[in-house]
Amino acid sequence: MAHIIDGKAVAAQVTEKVTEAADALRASTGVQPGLAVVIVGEDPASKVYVANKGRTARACGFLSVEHTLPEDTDQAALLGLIEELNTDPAIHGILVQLPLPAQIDAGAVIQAIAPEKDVDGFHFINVGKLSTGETETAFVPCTPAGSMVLLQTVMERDLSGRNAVVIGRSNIVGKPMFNLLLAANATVTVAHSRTADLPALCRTADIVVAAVGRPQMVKGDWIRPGATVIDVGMNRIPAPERGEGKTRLVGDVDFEAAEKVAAAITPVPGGVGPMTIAMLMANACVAAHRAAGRTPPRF
Ligand SMILES: Nc1nc(=O)c2c([nH]1)NC[C@@H]1CN(c3ccc(C(=O)N[C@@H](CCC(=O)O)C(=O)O)cc3)C=[N+]21
Ligand SMILES: [Mg+2]
Repeated sequence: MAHIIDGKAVAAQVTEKVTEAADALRASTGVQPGLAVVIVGEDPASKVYVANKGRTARACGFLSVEHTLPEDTDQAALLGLIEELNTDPAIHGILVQLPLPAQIDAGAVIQAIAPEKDVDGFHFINVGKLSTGETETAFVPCTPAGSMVLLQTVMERDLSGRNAVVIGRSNIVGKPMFNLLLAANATVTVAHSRTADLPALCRTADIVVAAVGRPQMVKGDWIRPGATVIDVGMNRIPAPERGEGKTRLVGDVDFEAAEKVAAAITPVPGGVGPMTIAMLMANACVAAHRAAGRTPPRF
């Protein structure tokens, strides 16, 4: 039976450090970290995440500002709001909740965010810094950053020379995860929908990171005995056993089968999800330190 990595507990440790750092920054400089979250439309899942982020930001002692814009908001209006937030000295971090409605060019919106306030790490400047090894000044996307922290709780500095397979090549998870694992001296393969014999490839992995968005796709017999499994998936599936019309959250990994084989595995919920929010707080706290001319702590 695998060790189950407690993402909630690790996230609480991170937000506690962030809270202390935010207090100290405020005491020494008067600067209170400020995080703005922008949401367009009324997608219920998005609203839950955004509420979660606001609650955590306030618990860390941040100023937390939420902007909810109507579903039919146009590009110019959204860019106008971003420009306001870019120049607002009380705001150090800006997150525009994805996905955005079809009439909006999400890429253009992301590039309009000032790189020094881009706490999602999606701006070209931050992507380029991560991929060229400028990790001191890059903002690293929150889900991959949190996944690395969880990996390090079980593997410490031991990623060097390990085989890692990242399933999924998104800009948000797969590609930054590749860069972080590579920077930690792992040998990294990025698999995707066209990969030949994914089960066999996975069996070569000491570390599997599943980020495809397909419920329970990664089977137990894909996992090499003793491997570490990071499940980034977050899929809602019907759960008739819980009652008519009920759903439950599952990852991209068949958890029950994989945990019998793996050495360590993250659960869903309670794994990567809480870490994503914790790393967002860490990034916003770093942004506030830089704005105040202080060296940011490491989280
Ligand atoms: N610009 C942008 N940045 C994001 O970081 C971003 C985004 N857009 N759009 C949506 C996704 C999704 N996301 C989650 C964060 C935390 C949980 C989380 O806390 N999950 C809990 C459970 C939540 C539940 O029960 O529904 C857990 O896994 O334990 C989930 C999902 C951030 N995202
Ligand atoms: Mg989770």
